[in-house]
Amino acid sequence: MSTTVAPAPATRKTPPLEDHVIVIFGATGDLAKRKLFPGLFHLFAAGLMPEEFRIIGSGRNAPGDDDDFRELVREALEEFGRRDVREEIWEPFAKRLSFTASSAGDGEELAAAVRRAEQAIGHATRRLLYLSVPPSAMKPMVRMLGATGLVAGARLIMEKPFGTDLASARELNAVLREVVEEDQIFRIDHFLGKEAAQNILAFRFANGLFEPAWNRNHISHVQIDVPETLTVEGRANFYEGTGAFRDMVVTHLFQLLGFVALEPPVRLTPKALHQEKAKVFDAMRPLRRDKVILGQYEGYRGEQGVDPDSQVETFAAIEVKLDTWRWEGVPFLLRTGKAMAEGRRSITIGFKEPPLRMFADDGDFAHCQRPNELVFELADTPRITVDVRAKVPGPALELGAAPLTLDFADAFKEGNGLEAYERLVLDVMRGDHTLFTSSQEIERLWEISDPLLQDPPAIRTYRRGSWGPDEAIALAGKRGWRLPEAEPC
Ligand SMILES: NC(=O)C1=CN([C@@H]2O[C@H](COP(=O)(O)OP(=O)(O)OC[C@H]3O[C@@H](n4cnc5c(N)ncnc54)[C@H](OP(=O)(O)O)[C@@H]3O)[C@@H](O)[C@H]2O)C=CC1
Ligand SMILES: O=C1O[C@H](COP(=O)(O)O)[C@@H](O)[C@H](O)[C@H]1O
Repeated sequence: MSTTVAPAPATRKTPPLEDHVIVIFGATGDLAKRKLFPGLFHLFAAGLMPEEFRIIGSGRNAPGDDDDFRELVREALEEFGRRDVREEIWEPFAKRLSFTASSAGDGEELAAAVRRAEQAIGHATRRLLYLSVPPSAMKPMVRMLGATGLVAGARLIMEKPFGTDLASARELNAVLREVVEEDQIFRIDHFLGKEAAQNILAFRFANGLFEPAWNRNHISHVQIDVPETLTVEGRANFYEGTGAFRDMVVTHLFQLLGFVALEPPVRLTPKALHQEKAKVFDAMRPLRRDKVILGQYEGYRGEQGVDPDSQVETFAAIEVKLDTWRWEGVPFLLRTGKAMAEGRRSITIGFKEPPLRMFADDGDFAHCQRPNELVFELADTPRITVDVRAKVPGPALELGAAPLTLDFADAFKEGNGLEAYERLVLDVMRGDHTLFTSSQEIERLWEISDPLLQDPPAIRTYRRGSWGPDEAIALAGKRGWRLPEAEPC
């Protein structure tokens, strides 16, 4: 039994954007290739870029001349993009692309290239500077942007993780304050740009149905689960300095937890949302070492660029508790890891059983006793499922599992629906901070994480292609993790 309903594509038009000169630092890196250039290309093809724009790639090492860089971008679009690279779209996009090398110690040539691009457009333009570089490079790069004047009137996107602990996050915030105003800074966490993440807010606050039940009286647990089949292939340099907890937990998983747990904001403005999210993080109890399982997949130490004695975790599962009236006693279970059995990103809201089990003796139903669950799938084509129990048609009063599914796949056909980076880069061009994170939130999350990171539990080995260490499976208790999915009844 299931029902699928696809909401109609959005038709609302947005106001025209200012013309832009965009600089991508880390333009030869993994993120730029996988997401940023394909995202910018999609925005262009969908008519969502400004009338006039230039994109300047930058990094310490040039891939060659501008044509070599364009070739690199084109290959990235062909490998990772979600639309065909048709000549009539590629040609005008490519002519707006160039590369100028820069480093923390030398940004003069880049500053000159930006000024030339602005002059070529010929009238007032907005600068967008995207720091897609490792955390260790952020502080010196920000200083360079200040020293060269590149930050003047610019909007600055800071990739995650923002620092690697509380002290470094505070230092980075302090350096930023020396060179830019707060409203110029966009601390990105791309999970908040995913359609399904925003749908948590829509579900909760645009319906009368869910919010009354959104509390400890009705919800028994929440799971935020992001297993990945990817290994750290090609990213060992970055990953050895971060690990799963800094890469995913302190960033994406905690931010999603913030959306699930926050109190209704007075309105949907950046300030109100950030305030409510910050209150959730304030209410987080210190993490218990016995409720944190860290793992490393077999063979990680043999990956190119990985220390043969590496103690870096590629897996983390933790239980978080919140000291609030709404959530007292409700465990939030978070899990993520590389080289796991499946690649999924899901948030499961597990509801309590009805007080009276009238149907409890139904033998056929006994193997699928999972209570109601509301599941947000944060896939590229998002899906929301409400698992209910219903009567199976027939002469007897037999129960079966009935998933009610909202499938957004159609909205993601060319032109409709934006992937996270597309949406967030567009928001930056509009100057909208709603889906970005604040310095207060980030510092608090490091404050919660620091004791654990300074004295982590032992790392357990897990098999590639598995669901992580056994201890992590046990962490979810008798109800278990929703993934791998229970057999339908
Ligand atoms: N890859 C992904 O899936 C995601 C990545 N991110 C974030 O994006 C950022 C970049 O990640 P990713 O692209 O994977 O990393 P990569 O290691 O693939 O690329 C990093 C880029 O930054 C440049 N770089 C490296 N070190 C320095 C330095 N010291 N100073 C200046 N530039 C430097 C490199 O170019 P050069 O050496 O020429 O300077 C390279 O182009 C990270 O903060 C990461 O957390 C966020 C979400 C997803
Ligand atoms: O930030 C990161 O996210 C990706 C996962 O993002 P997704 O949108 O593909 O789900 C993760 O693979 C990477 O390690 C991390 O840096």
